[in-house]
Amino acid sequence: MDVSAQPLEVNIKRVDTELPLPTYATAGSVGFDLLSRETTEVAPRSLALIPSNLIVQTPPGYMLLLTMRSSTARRKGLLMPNGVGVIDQDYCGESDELMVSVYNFRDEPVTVLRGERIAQGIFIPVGRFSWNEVEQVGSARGGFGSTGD
Ligand SMILES: O=c1ccn([C@H]2C[C@H](O)[C@@H](COP(=O)(O)OP(=O)(O)OP(=O)(O)O)O2)c(=O)[nH]1
Repeated sequence: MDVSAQPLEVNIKRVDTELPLPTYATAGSVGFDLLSRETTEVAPRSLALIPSNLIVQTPPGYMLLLTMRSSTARRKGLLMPNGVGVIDQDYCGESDELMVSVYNFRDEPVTVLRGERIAQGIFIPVGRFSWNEVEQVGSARGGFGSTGD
């Protein structure tokens, strides 16, 4: 199944052109894989930034979201400490390389090799909104388990 018959073209710059452009792993993949530009050691119970080699000009009307590959926690012991990476539309200048923020939750150092795929990027349509401030709102719905287990 093709997720999109006609892909949108996106401007992209590789910091190191010896590494490949990102690819969608299967015809149905919604995320393109991000690899590490440099071999990076992440100390135990520590944070690190993994350079992805990519500067991406996200098209108007979209955002780029970064998230880990589902296999990365099991294989490498790495989580994304910010949950997901939100890449702003204007983060696309000369030094605005996409960075994958990682947390090593193991008690041993972890090495991410140059060229190793650890995360993925997903383009998501977004809107921009202006505020219309009001004094009255409707009755409360409740939340945080208000509907029961
Ligand atoms: O996982 C991430 C998250 C962010 N960024 C880049 C792109 C994003 O546009 C920029 C700023 O991110 P964010 O707004 O989440 O961070 P902040 O802590 O609010 O920093 P700033 O003050 O630079 O906005 O950092 C990444 O490369 N990877």
